[in-house]
Amino acid sequence: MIRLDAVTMRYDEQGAPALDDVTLQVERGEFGFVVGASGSGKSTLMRLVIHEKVATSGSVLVAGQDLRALPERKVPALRRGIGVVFQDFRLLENKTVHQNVAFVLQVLGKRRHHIKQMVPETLDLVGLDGKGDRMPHELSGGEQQRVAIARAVVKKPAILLADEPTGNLDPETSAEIVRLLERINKTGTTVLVATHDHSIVDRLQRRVIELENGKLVRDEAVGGYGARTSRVTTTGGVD
Ligand SMILES: Nc1ncnc2c1ncn2[C@@H]1O[C@H](COP(=O)(O)OP(=O)(O)OP(=O)(O)O)[C@@H](O)[C@H]1O
Repeated sequence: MIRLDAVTMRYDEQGAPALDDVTLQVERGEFGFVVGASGSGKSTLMRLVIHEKVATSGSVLVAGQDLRALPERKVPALRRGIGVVFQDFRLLENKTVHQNVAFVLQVLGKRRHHIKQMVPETLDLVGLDGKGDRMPHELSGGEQQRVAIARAVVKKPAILLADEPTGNLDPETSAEIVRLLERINKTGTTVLVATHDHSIVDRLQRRVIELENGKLVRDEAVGGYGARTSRVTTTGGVD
């Protein structure tokens, strides 16, 4: 689903690379954490996958498409297939919960009856049933993140990328958000979560991809936040 081959990314020619010769692949339907200290390259990895940045060298394949060779006209279709969630929610403050989620489908030109069906269904999925008429400021942080997740998944993307989705939330709310991401993963969506949050990574015991100064230093099929002594590299088939 996502494959990086010897990917190096430099924001400027002189500086150290933000990603340094990274090779990894994430299969369709997988759930993985991307961990590492601040500045280790987690967000850069996500930016390459949504084609917001282009790798300096190496190749990035998403859903079988080599992003180096992706024509500009195909970028919107690539992004339609990827939902993104950030730490700071990024909701439209002057729109209701329902309108925030509906807006995504309106921009994609979906028909009214489709929007009318999908928005309540998605709000239900994220646990916001009955809160469609609230404004973002009338919601807790956890609820606002649920709206952001609803907005990311309402278009039924094959991939969901979450960059520090629990960074602004207390531990209990963080655990609920991660449970929601797991539920979305169970519907078949490939989920990658960049995080500093040790407790969620330790509790879930899922795949852990660890970056250090842009280098891939650990890729374990099952693991906690802290590095093990043996660093296992998982490899699998290509999608
Ligand atoms: N737009 C940019 N221009 C120049 N350098 C950048 C830019 N964005 C990131 N970098 C650098 O690239 C490296 C990796 O940054 P990145 O944001 O990917 O790390 P991160 O692991 O996501 O960090 P954090 O956990 O703090 O979000 C850092 O050294 C950072 O300073």
